[in-house]
This record gives sequence, structure tokens and C-alpha cells, in this order.
Amino acid sequence: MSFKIQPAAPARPNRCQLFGPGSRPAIFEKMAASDADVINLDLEDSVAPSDKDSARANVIAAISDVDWGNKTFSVRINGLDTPFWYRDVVDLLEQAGERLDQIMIPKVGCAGDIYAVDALVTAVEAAKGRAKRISFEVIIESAAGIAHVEEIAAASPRLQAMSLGAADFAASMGMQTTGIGGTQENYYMHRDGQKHWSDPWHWAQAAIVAACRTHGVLPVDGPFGDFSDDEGFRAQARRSATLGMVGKWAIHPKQVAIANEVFTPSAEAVAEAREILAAMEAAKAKGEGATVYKGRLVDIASIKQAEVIVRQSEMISG
Ligand SMILES: CC(C)(COP(=O)(O)OP(=O)(O)OC[C@H]1O[C@@H](n2cnc3c(N)ncnc32)[C@H](O)[C@@H]1OP(=O)(O)O)[C@@H](O)C(=O)NCCC(=O)NCCSC(=O)C[C@H](O)C(=O)O
Ligand SMILES: [Mg+2]
Repeated sequence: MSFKIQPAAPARPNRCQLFGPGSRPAIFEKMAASDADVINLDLEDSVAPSDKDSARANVIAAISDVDWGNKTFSVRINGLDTPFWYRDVVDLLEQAGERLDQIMIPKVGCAGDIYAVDALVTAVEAAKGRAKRISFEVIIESAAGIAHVEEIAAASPRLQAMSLGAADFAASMGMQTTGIGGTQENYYMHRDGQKHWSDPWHWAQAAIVAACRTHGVLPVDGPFGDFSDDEGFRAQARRSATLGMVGKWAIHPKQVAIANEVFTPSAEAVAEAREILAAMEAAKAKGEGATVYKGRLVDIASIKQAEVIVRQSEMISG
């Protein structure tokens, strides 16, 4: 281990982030009644340019008018390359109540993007005497974003979470696909007449997880566009969880339960983790740093692996 201790990410459940357009207030109550840990009302790409002002007003009203329970409540502002984002930030912080937890900054390309939003947020918070400090989440969804992922993860103490945005990422990278996440037809190995599909999102996810874990930020998998494909969503979510991500977006309510299931360690996984911890306690009492559990090696690193699962489970069950 480095002399520099790895910081812990925020200890709050983030298994599913349910999105809804700010221009569709009819679904806000349904979003609030869902089992998602995080709500993202959107002012960006699911809102037409002609609806930006009314969507912003809908969202500001809903922050106070709707009972969001104990969910983390986040609003996705417009990108820094648009004329909309500063008004999003200023109106949200001047007019929205204290229930607003977080701002999601899309298409982040460098640490300076976060610095700019931080400066504006800090000024408005001070001017308005807001008691609660707003946190940030960002989306990595461009070539620049993934190239600068580590400086972005380190950019602000406000930063709590970072997601991969597969659609814009694919476009920015020039990827030949219109799919949003999941298996891509042409991304395969070929052997003995058989195709073996590979995962084109894997490397970007791994880079995000490493940057996030280095700087104490929650790594999150973004959208899976084909909401008719439950098994495709489940497979993508399981790969993300295995890589170290803590949750996934839902762009339709039917995806919420699957994300919650995948990102909640199963009772079997938790029981096994506790057994490993007990086996290592017994080994330690005998002065051993390694032992055998169910025919396989477990050692001091296994304690840390098992603790990840137990901690996740305890944090989710509160
Ligand atoms: C995708 C949708 C447009 C589908 O909406 P709809 O046609 O209404 O779906 P259904 O008829 O199947 O809906 C069934 C019931 O569920 C309610 N509903 C629909 N969507 C939501 C929701 N998001 N939250 C809560 N409830 C919802 C309907 O009202 C129906 O209710 P009822 O009639 O009472 O049975 C729509 O789901 C939608 O707008 N989704 C979110 C889109 C969005 O926010 N997109 C932005 C995030 S993805 C992105 O930005 C890409 C990313 O940046 C990247 O680059 O990768
Ligand atoms: Mg996007």
C-alpha cells in the first residue's frame, strides 16, 4: 500500500439513479415513489431547447412540492458548451429549497470544468446564505473526459460520484454504434467458426473505477438504452458491479428493481464474506496470515475483499 491512504467514498446507497426529463412533471411523483436511491431530474439532453426554461421551473417547483423521502436528489444541468448552464446553476441555487442535494455536470472534459461550476456554486451559496453545501456528480462521456479522468476525479471536494455516459461517449469516440451500453454486434473475437462477444465499455469503466477509488468518489455505470432487454441490463449491471461500480442509471422504472438487486450483495455473498472473516480470525489466533477456506487460499488481502462486501451490505441495510 502506498504511504497515501485511499480515501473512502461517500457512505450512502447509490445502487440505482432514476432519470426523468424535467419537461415531464407528470412522472415526478412516480419517480419519488420508486425504490431508486438517487433521483436525477434532467435539464440537459432529454429536454428540447425550446423547453429549457419551463423544465427548469418545473424542477425548482418539484424540489419543494414533491416528497422525495430519503433519496439523494440531483439535477442534471446543461453542458458548459451551452448558453443554459449558468442559468441552471443560478436559478437552482437561488430559488430551489434546501432539499436539493446534488448537481450533475454532464460532458466534463477537464478539471477546469468542475472548477468553473464550483466557483459559481460557491458564490451563489454564500450570497444566498444556503445552509447545505451542494455536492457534485459528473458524467464521463467524451474522449477528453476519459483522457483526463483522474484530474477530474480529484477536482473538487464537492465531487461525490462519477458516471459513464455510454451514448455521448460512443459519439465522441467515433464508435460505430447507435447502442447505449451493452453488447455491440460487431465487437467480437472469432475462433473456430464461433463469435465471442467482448465488452467495448470495459476499459472506460475500469479507468473510471480506478480514478474514483483513488480519490474517494463513487463510480457509477450510466444508461442502458434498450429498456425492453432486462437480461442485457442485468448482464451489464453485473459486469459493472464486478468491476467495482456501486450502481447504475435507470432510464425506465422497470430497470430500478434489477439495479437494486445486482448492486445489493446477496445473502449468500455476505454469509461467505463473514465466513472468510471468521476463518481469518481463527488463522490469526494461530499466528497464521493465510489459511484454506472451501479448498482455496484466503489471506490478509481476502479480509479486505470480504470487508468490501460486508460494508456494502451494512450500508444498504442502514
Ligand atoms: C423512455 C421513456 C420516454 C419511456 O416513457 P413511456 O413511453 O411513458 O414509458 P412506459 O409507457 O413504458 O411507462 C410505463 C409507466 O412508467 C412511467 N414512467 C415512464 N418513465 C418513467 C420514469 N423515468 N420515472 C418514473 N416513471 C416513469 C409512465 O408514466 C408509465 O406510468 P403509468 O402510466 O402510471 O403506468 C421514459 O421512461 C423516459 O423519459 N425516461 C427517462 C429519459 C431520460 O431521462 N433520459 C436522460 C438520461 S440518459 C442520457 O442522457 C444519455 C447519457 O447522457 C449518455 O450520454 O449516455
Ligand atoms: Mg450524455
